Amino acid sequence: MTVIIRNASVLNEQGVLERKHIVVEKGVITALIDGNQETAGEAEIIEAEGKLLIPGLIDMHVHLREPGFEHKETIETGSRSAAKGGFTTIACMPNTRPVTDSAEVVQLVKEKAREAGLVKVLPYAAITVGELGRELTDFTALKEAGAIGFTDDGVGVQSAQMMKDAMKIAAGMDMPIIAHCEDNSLVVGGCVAEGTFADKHGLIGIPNESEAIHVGRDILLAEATGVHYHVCHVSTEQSVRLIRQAKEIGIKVTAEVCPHHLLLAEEDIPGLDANWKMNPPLRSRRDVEACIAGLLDGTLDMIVTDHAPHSEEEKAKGMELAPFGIVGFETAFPLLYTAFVATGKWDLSLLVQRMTADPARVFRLNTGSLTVGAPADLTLIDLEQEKEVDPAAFASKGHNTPFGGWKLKGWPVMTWVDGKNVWNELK
Ligand SMILES: NC(=O)N[C@@H](CC(=O)O)C(=O)O
Ligand SMILES: [Zn+2]
Ligand SMILES: [Zn+2]
Repeated sequence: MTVIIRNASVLNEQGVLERKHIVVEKGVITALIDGNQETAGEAEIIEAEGKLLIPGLIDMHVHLREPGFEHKETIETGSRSAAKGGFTTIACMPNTRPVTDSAEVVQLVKEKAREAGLVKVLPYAAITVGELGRELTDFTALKEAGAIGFTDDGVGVQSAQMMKDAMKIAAGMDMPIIAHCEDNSLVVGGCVAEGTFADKHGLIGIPNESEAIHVGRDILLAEATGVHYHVCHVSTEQSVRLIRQAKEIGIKVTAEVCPHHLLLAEEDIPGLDANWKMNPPLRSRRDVEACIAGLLDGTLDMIVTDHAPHSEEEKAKGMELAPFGIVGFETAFPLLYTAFVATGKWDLSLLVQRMTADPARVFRLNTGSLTVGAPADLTLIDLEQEKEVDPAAFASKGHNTPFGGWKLKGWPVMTWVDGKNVWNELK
């Protein structure tokens, strides 16, 4: 069945909005017709009424919690939350139970994602068995099973030798290493960043160096091994500086940043509420500004949510005992649109590129563009509708967000994956 999305606003190559009718056949974009021309033939018509149509959002860092932590999220609920947030491709982290350190778990994740039938789910596999940092996993078997990269996200790989060995093998297989950068010897029980909030509440602060020291170490190891090295959730000025310098001299490093690290500083934390606790923690205003500058100049290649659902009981344990992490799918685009695009600070095309074409380029994905022949992974966004964030209404099982009650514009209203409608608010 042919689907025609009529009268959509589409960004052209110059980043200017144009009125188009988008024709989708057998899951693929087959034509982009000028809005003043008529469309012909039998088709299901979706009237976009001038709403923004972009390539489906891509999120290369998410936690779906299955297997093992289904009370926090499942692959199905996480996929639905992603679709609702306008995401069509997501890459899930291996810190499940069991850890995704065997071909069986990679296959299980793929199978569950297929059953859910919503978004494209790309599994990462662990670097070390059980993410324990003691021995490397079987990279060949994991790649064959469908893993798209290796990471111990949730913890840093503490041994430089272990990381170097992992990079050597990954480089030989043309696979990326994705790193959660955190030196445990510099963390010692901190739950928020060093700064005014930690001082005020007598909490141990996490220093910036705990992240940046791994970034610096790994950049040197990436230079030595030639691997594609990707830095997770960059949050410090020092990390941005190191990545910028490494890129300048041609080291194969890429990086991601989360909406919360672009929007919030530690001094914004209103009180001892664990919905403001995540890893890496909210840092200083100076770090926020450095992350924004890094995203604008391309030092940071892409935006990811680090969607990290936890149950209400777990988050109720308070700032020191609750687990790190916040949900992200259903607020990411409207948050960034409202804060940076609606205010005139960023071009809309930059925000869209960092959430679509850039992750697709870095991870060589066949999606992320609105061109004839591309898969019809599409998101329709209502830029005018203004609405408060209501965590109780999330499709995710996790309601752990610091953004509850924020008034935002730019809400995704329809999502298609390979031409199949997987979310529709307009019905
Ligand atoms: N980001 C977080 O605060 N938490 C993540 C782990 C991680 O991304 O390191 C989680 O799994 O909950
Ligand atoms: Zn992490
Ligand atoms: Zn993570």
